[in-house]
Amino acid sequence: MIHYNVVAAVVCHNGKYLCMQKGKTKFEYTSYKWEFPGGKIEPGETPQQALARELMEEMEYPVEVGEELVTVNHEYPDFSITMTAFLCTPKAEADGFKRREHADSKWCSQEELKGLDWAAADVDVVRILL
Ligand SMILES: Nc1nc2c([nH]c(=O)n2[C@H]2C[C@H](O)[C@@H](COP(=O)(O)OP(=O)(O)OP(=O)(O)O)O2)c(=O)[nH]1
Repeated sequence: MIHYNVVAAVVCHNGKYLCMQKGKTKFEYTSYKWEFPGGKIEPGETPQQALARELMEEMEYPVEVGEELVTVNHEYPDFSITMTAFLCTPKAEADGFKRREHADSKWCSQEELKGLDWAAADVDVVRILL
């Protein structure tokens, strides 16, 4: 089965977490699910470099990549991922973000995180934030 190494940013600002909703995807089980912004690590990149690059590409959002929160492994029906989540904060010069690839976005309190329909791999990431 194809395997991807993925990084995800738990961006925290004013006590809330940035959550992004996917649009329609190739697979029904990831379509319209909520996730943390990020993506696949490319050859030669550190996880932190990949994360900063992905947030610039997807959202034009400069973030400081901080501590590693958790690494989860998940097998979807068609591929598997190892995903490491990092706590991130917007850089001082960041003036909001653009939504280039996602269907929706939301800043959520801890309580509100529970109400979203998360991608299956994210459930264990969300759990440690509660
Ligand atoms: N970014 C991100 N991806 C996640 C999360 N949860 C989860 O299952 N995934 C899955 C969805 C994707 O299949 C994969 C990440 O790939 P991606 O499509 O976002 O990566 P990418 O931007 O490098 O994509 P591409 O260039 O291959 O189109 O990991 C999450 O919280 N954030």
